[in-house]
Amino acid sequence: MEGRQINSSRSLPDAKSSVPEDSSVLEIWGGHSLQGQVTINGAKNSALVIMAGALLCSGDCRIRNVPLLADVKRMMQVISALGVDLKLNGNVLDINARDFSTSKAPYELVTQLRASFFAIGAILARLGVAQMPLPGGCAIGARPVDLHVRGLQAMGAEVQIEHGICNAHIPGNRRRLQGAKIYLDSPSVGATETLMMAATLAEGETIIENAAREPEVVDLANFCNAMGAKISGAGTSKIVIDGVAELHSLDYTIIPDRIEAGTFLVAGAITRSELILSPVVPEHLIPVTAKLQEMGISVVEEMANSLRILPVDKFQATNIETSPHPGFPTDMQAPFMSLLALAEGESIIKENVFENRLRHASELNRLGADIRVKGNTALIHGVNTLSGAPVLGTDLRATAALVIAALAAEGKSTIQGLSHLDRGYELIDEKLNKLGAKVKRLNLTGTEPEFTASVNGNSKTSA
Ligand SMILES: CC(=O)N[C@H]1[C@@H](OP(=O)(O)OP(=O)(O)OC[C@H]2O[C@@H](n3ccc(=O)[nH]c3=O)[C@H](O)[C@@H]2O)O[C@H](CO)[C@@H](O)[C@@H]1O
Ligand SMILES: C=C(OP(=O)(O)O)C(=O)O
Repeated sequence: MEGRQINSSRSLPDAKSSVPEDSSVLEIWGGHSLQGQVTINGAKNSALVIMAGALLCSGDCRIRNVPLLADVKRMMQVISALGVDLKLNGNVLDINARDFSTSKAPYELVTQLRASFFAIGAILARLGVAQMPLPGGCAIGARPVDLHVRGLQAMGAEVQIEHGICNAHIPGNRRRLQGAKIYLDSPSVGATETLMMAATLAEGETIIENAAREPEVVDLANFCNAMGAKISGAGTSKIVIDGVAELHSLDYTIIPDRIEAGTFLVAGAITRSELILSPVVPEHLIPVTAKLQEMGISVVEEMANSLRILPVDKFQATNIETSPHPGFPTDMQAPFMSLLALAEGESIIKENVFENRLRHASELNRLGADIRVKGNTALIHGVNTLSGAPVLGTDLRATAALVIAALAAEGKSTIQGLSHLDRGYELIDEKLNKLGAKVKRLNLTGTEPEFTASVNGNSKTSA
């Protein structure tokens, strides 16, 4: 592998963190139905944590199907700042952490995304010491890291949070963390992943009870096992990890992004369109496809790895409660709110995972929706039409929800908050245009970019 470098044949989006800094907006002319095939990228939440997992290995890690996202770029910068070699070529990322020796992650980068913090488990396991600033990510609640900290302490680490930095080290002469029995108060995805990574190189057996069961947790476990780790039970609420002394090189392909796929299913449903999505793992999408079926929207399995959504004129209201996997995913809550805004009847959404994840409701109301929010509950009175307006996305999925609503709204909408959107969707505007949507990305600071689509080698220019 070559020296430390970050390069790619396709460029990664800019890693901007806050709305006022956004220099671009999306203009969307709604009311066009979509048609065609959508290619689903690798899962953001797998890619980010698997990149952290590569720090556990002293050999070459080749990671395939890496989505080209702002968060991936930031995570690469975090890993590079730790003194680790990495090279991106298309969607293939090579990481070699053989000579990795820096335990301090940079504040400016870690504070821009959530998953960077999860690397604390891998850094501590490899180096015996880690200094990790508290993370950023979507502003959807307080998002503490107490479960991560308590789990690492149970494994023998001394951990203190001071001045916004989480300092952890293995005390005394010991070089490895110790296996432990850990019960998570709630099945946190990130805490499960942090502790699973830490435990792969610990001495003895670690048991994580009430573990998260998300597909991305299973993907990380499969990745670690492919490097020689001994993890069993991932995907259930009890994960058992037999620590090993060292891990070896591997070549691994990330699972498709179920949230990107779900977002395109909702975009298809709201525009009464027929779309084929691939590659997907249909089983990962059951909570989403079951809700669509309940609303009267058919989604059929084409082949083992693709789904077809069929157009319907009308769809019915329904109720949604978010919960950890295999419940309805919180990351799909905002996109579904857009769909329910146009459903027949009254719907209720209850957000149970994050305490402040309904901020998109007021922006959807600007587009003509009729949504009232009380605490963590949104009451949605379905309306017949939405109408285009300027709106502001406040987090990743909230911005995706506004894009979806704008696709169905009459007239033009202008969407701000693209720094959020670009954290989680590779080329979303180009993908939508290829399906027949009218989406234009405007650079507010300079000239307007060409209205082009260049997904899967196709390229077109339209007005
Ligand atoms: C990068 C990544 O993978 N992000 C995903 C991950 O976030 P993340 O891993 O941050 O989400 P968690 O599952 O940890 O959070 C779930 C709940 O647990 C709470 N909590 C979490 C950790 C902790 O130490 N203490 C604590 O109280 C959180 O505040 C939240 O209310 O899972 C979320 C839930 O599916 C998804 O929305 C995010 O897209
Ligand atoms: C909440 C999300 O991401 P993060 O945890 O990275 O903020 C998300 O992907 O919807």
